[in-house]
Amino acid sequence: LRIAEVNPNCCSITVLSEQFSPNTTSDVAAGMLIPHTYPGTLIHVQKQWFKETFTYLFAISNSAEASEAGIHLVSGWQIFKNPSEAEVPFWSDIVLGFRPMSAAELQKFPQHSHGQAFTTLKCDCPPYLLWLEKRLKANGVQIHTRRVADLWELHSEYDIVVNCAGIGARQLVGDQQLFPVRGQVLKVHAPWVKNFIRDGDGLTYIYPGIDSVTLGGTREKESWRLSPDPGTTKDIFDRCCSLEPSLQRAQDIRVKVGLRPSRSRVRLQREVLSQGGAKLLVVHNYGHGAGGFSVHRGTAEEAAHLVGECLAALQGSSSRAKL
Ligand SMILES: Cc1cc2nc3c(=O)[nH]c(=O)nc-3n(C[C@H](O)[C@H](O)[C@H](O)COP(=O)(O)OP(=O)(O)OC[C@H]3O[C@@H](n4cnc5c(N)ncnc54)[C@H](O)[C@@H]3O)c2cc1C
Ligand SMILES: O=C([O-])CC(=O)C(=O)O
Repeated sequence: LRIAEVNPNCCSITVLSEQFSPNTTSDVAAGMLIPHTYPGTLIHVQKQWFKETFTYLFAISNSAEASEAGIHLVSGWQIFKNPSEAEVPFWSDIVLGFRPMSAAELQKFPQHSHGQAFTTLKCDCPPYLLWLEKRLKANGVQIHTRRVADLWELHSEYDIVVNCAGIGARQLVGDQQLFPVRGQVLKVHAPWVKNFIRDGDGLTYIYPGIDSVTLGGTREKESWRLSPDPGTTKDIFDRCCSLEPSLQRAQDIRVKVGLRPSRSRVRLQREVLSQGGAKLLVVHNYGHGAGGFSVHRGTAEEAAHLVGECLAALQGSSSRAKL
């Protein structure tokens, strides 16, 4: 979408994907804008990605599109048992109203001694993905269901390939640095829960959305299992109820599992593939791990810039590129 927006007449664009919403990892995500740190990327770059994403979604949340796009502000608390973990994060001046929790607020969490209160944004992921698809179509982008086994199979049809395959990139481009971190969450009906609660250890969280509350979670490195585990469902529910006892009355519990496409850094890179004298220009944009929603607009901006470089390289050989 960013490529089409930046350069409306540069090229014809087609999205090829094996699965669309509601059957992607992105549909499972809670969609909270709370960044996760990528150890292999400079903090100021991660901060820029988050800032661009927050600014973009904040504008949507203030528009008539907010409800259809599933974007809304949500306030709440990140709580810690150990004061040494409660340091001020790099994104504290991008979210709204970041401050230490007061003693009165902390009374709600007797097992925790410190905390941070702030307001951030949340994407309700399936509606947001459908809204993005609608925007793609409005920008003249073609959308086709297709599994790509090898990037080279696209060579005769397209000039530039942008690889946004998430965990699928492990097989598609043989990236051994990319690994799954399995996450199981529950979506429950509990409309009285208005504030988010996140244990700073990253394991337990309660994120109210427009239609349901997401309860999490798990982080299981290298597990590819997409089926829900009933024991884990009970464990997540118990952990969340210990933070928010009113959840005992939650109804309509649905269980979801997703594989976070994890890597020490997002792969945002140009690559020229060569085979028998033929060349294929590729831009990679995958490996967003546990924080893809938090940085998606910023990384898309960088990927669109890399596509611009590819288009410049193609200039002269073709008048209108196919992506
Ligand atoms: C439980 C859980 C909770 C999360 N919560 C949050 C959160 O609160 N905030 C946050 O910022 N992030 C969160 N995340 C992380 C976020 O979900 C991911 O970072 C993000 O969804 C990755 O998006 P993606 O587009 O790269 O991958 P995907 O959503 O997996 O999309 C990849 C697409 O590529 C297609 N594809 C793959 N291989 C091929 C192929 N060979 N041929 C054709 N198509 C292919 C797939 O079908 C799919 O449509 C969470 C993740 C999980 C699992
Ligand atoms: O950690 C969180 O707050 C939610 C999340 O991004 C995840 O489970 O990957």
